[in-house]
Amino acid sequence: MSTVLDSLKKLVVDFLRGKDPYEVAVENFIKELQKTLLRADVNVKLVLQLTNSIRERALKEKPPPLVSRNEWFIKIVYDELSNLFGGDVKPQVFPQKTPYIIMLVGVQGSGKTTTAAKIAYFYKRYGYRPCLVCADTYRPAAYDQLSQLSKQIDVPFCGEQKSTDAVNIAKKCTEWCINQNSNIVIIDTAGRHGYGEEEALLKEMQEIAKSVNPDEIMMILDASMGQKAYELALRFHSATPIGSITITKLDGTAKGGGALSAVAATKAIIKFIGVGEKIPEIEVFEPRRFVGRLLGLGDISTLIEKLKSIEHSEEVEKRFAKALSTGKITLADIYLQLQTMRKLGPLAKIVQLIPGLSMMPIDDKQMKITEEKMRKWLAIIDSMTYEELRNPSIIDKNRMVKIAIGSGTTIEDVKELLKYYELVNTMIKNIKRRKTLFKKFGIDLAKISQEQ
Ligand SMILES: Nc1nc2c(ncn2[C@@H]2O[C@H](COP(=O)(O)OP(=O)(O)OP(=O)(O)O)[C@@H](O)[C@H]2O)c(=O)[nH]1
Repeated sequence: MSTVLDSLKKLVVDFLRGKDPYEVAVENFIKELQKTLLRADVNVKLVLQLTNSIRERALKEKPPPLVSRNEWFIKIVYDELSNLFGGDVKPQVFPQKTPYIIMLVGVQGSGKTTTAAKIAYFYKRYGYRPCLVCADTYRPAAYDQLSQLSKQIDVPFCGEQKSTDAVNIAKKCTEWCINQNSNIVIIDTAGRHGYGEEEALLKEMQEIAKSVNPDEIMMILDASMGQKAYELALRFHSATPIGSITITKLDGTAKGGGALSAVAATKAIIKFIGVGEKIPEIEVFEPRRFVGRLLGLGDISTLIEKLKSIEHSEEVEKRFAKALSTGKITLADIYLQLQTMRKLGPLAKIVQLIPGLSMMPIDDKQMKITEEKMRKWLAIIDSMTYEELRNPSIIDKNRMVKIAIGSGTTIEDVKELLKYYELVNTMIKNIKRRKTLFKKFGIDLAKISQEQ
C-alpha cells in the first residue's frame, strides 16, 4: 500500500509547485487521485463520492487570509481523505479500568498471534503489565509461537498444551494472569480456515466471551483482503458492541487502502494497524495522522504548520463567537489565542477573520504582544489551578507569588497578563454592546462584513 499511495506525496508536491490555472490543476489532481485510490483497491463508489466532494468544495470555498488557494485545496483533500479513512477519531487505546481483558479473534493466518505479542509490547512500553494467553487449541504450533514471543518481550504467558477446551483455558489463564498482578490480559484464540467461516468464528467468540467476560473483543483483519473486509467487519461490528479492529500487514499489500476504507465505512473502530513482521511494528490508527503521512504533509512542514494554525484559528473563532454571545472570555480562551497569535500574528488580524468582527475598531497598539511576553504568559496560565483559570478574580498577592514561582516569571508578569485579560474582556463586552445596539437598528454586522 505504501508504494501505491506514495504517489500521493508526489501529487501534492507537484500541485503546490504547479503553474496551471487553478481549475485545470484541480481536475488533473482529482484524476490522478482517483487512479491512485482505485489502484489501492478503494471502492469505486467511495472514490467517486470523495472526489465529488473535493471538487465541490475546491470550487466553492474561499481560503482564509494568509493561505493560498492551492494550499487550501490540499487542506480540503486532507479533510476528505481523512473522512474516507474514518474521520477525526482518536481511538481510546488506554483502558479506563484495570484489569482490562482483550480477546483477539480472526480468521487463520490473519496475524492474531503476532498481533497479541505486538499489543502486549505496546502496552508494556507505556508502563502497563500485560499478560498473554493462548486459547488457540486448533493449531498446535500456536502455543509455542506465543510462548516464544512472550519470552522475547518478557511478558508472562499462560496456556495448556494438552487441553482442547479453549473456553476453560481462557477462563483459567485469565484468572492466573490477574493473580500474577497483570493489568492487561490479551487472549489469542483459534482462527478458522477461510473467509466463509465467519459464523463458526463468531460462535466461538461468543462462547469464550461468555466465560471470560472481556472488556474488548478485537477482530484481526488481514489488509490483503481489500474490500472484502467490509462484510466481515460489518458482521463483527453488529455482533459485538465492544468490538475494535486491527488491520495487519498494511506494509505488504497494495490492497490496504481498500481494507482500511471498507472497514471505516462500517463505522467500526480501527484501533491499531500492523505495519511489519517485527514486534514493534504496530501503530495506533488515527485517520488524520495517517492521511497526513500519505499526503507527505510531514515533508512540507511549513504547510502543515499553516494548516495546524488554521485549525487553531477555527477554534479561536468558535470561542470568540461564544465569548461574544455571553460577553465574557476565559483565560483558557486567552491561552488558545496566544498560541494562535504566535503563528498567525496579532489579535487584530485574527479578529478580522471573524464574520461580524472585521468592522470593529481594535486598538492594534494595545493588542500587540511580543514573542517573549507570549511565552511567559503561556507559562503563567500553565501554572494556574483550575479554580484560578475559571475565576481569575480570586488571584490575590499570595496566589500571584505561587504562580510566578511555578512559571519561572515575576509577579509583575502575572499582573500584566491579568491586566491584558481585563482589557480583552472589556473589549468583548463593548463589542457585544455595540452588536446589540446595531441589531436594535436592524443592522446585521455579519452580513455587512461578508459583503465587503
Ligand atoms: N508483513 C507483515 N506480516 C505480518 C504482520 N502481522 C502478522 N504478520 C505475519 O503473518 C503471518 C501469520 O501471522 P500469525 O500471527 O501466525 O497469524 P494467526 O492469525 O495467529 O494464525 P492462526 O493462529 O493460524 O489463526 C506471520 O508470518 C506473521 O509474521 C504485519 O503487520 N506485517
